[in-house]
Amino acid sequence: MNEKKQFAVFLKQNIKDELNLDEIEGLIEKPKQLNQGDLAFPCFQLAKIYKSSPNKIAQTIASGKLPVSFEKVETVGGYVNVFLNKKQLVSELLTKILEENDHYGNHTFGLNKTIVMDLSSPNIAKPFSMGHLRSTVIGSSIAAISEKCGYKTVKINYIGDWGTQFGKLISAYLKWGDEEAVKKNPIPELLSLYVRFHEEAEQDTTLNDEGRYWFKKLEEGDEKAKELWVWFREVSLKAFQKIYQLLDVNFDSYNGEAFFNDKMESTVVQLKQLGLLEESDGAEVVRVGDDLPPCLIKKSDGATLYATRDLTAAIYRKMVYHFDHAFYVVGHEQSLHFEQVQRVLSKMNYNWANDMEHIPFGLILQNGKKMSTRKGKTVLLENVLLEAIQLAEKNIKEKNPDLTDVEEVARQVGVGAVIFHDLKNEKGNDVEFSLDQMLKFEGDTGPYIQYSAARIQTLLIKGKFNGELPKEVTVENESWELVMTLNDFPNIVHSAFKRREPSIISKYALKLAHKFNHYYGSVKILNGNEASERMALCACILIVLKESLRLLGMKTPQRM
Ligand SMILES: NC(=[NH2+])NCCC[C@H](N)C(=O)O
Repeated sequence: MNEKKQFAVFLKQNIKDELNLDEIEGLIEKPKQLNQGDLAFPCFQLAKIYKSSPNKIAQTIASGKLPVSFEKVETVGGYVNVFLNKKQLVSELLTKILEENDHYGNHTFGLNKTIVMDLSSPNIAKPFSMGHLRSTVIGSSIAAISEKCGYKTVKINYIGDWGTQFGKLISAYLKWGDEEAVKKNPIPELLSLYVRFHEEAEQDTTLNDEGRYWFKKLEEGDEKAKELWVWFREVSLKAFQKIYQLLDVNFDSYNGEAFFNDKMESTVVQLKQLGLLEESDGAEVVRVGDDLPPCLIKKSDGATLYATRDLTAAIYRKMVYHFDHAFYVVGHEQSLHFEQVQRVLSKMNYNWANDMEHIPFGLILQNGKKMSTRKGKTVLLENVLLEAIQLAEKNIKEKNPDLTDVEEVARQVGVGAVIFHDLKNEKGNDVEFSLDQMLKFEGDTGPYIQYSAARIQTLLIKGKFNGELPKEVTVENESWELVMTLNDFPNIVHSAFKRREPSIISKYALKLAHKFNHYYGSVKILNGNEASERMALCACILIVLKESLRLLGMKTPQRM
């Protein structure tokens, strides 16, 4: 339903070349008063052109053939006013939503196109940070939104499992490590080894040489180094898996940095052949323009770098998945890195480098400062999630003591609170970490939306809703606004995709939930002749709320 366009087409019948359709649409207004109709067109501009009175012109224009979505047209004070055929519009939209169900709001413009998403990507032997949580939930949501627009997505968890830090970790483990302790409590134990290495290296600089020595061994495929690395990787992935299970996210591939070890040489050779590699202080670099520092490809000791792996990974992904877009959901502190990588690929004549897109997001701050793992003081994400679930369980037991599947509902609500707390903000903003804010269940929160949806489900059961809209609808004033909001949903999905912005969905879901609760408070839904029409409206609201939550990576409990 796009009444504004239809109105413009109607007006155009009697406006020849003076204004085009877009110009007409741009002039259409929404009257403030109900008795002036739903849309209005001012004729003052045309009056000047035609040298006639605005009212006469309005009358001429209004004599065109009225489309069925309007029930009447009037001219007043130089305006053409039209009244929507609300009954028809409401019946059409609600029937459509009930029929399409979770397909409502789908688009087709992405069909037969593939988006490769680089998301989550935590570093092994380190805690899963709040930054990686952001990448995981923002990335999963953008993937779901893209799929709703027709795209096929390939979600890649580009695990940080390679780099000089593993030389340091191996050497720290060989000096001070304890197998049992690592087995029992892998990530905190490995982290403390890493932190100790950095502390002691400040006094004893030979330690850094030792770290480099072990990384070199690792790159050369030394048995002992490799065995330890494999073990660190395994225990880390197992720990991350617990978090992914709680969040209920999954990936199509876990090919991380190490996967590209044996593929980087070919990238380096290509760069050499193209004459792009230059020496700089013993290192090899590619210059990418005067406005950016050169991109480091190889260190003076021959070790490869983060950029070397990302270049190789991009080439590999294009070859394997033939992507139309490659999204990198990574914090904005890596913008320079992605700009460099993209420019190097362009210089290699890969014109698909233009299809790569860094989707940056803001930092998680603690007391206004960036959270750091170096100092060893981070909040463990798994604990945050578990705490959220516990709190949700407590809340639910108080409010609804006879609920049977409390544990599952508590998981959905607790995790939903944490996810929504992140996705309700525009992704570019920095977020202050606050457990209290994350665990809030009232106000503009995820649980508030889940609760509104559960309320509708209870209502529909109580009213024995039969799944259908009555043939004749009356369209009460209170419901019209809700219908208009439901009508927005496809546009909301489209703009969330275009702007790669899940918060467009979360803000919309909050608005819809607020409007529903207001409606619930002001209309006795199940009383009187309009009950089944109102229930159909509520069922449509439920469909759209549920689908919005799904796009954010959240569940909709039946009851809570
Ligand atoms: N293709 C990429 N570079 N993806 C992002 C990787 C993020 C990296 N592991 C980090 O934690 O900083």
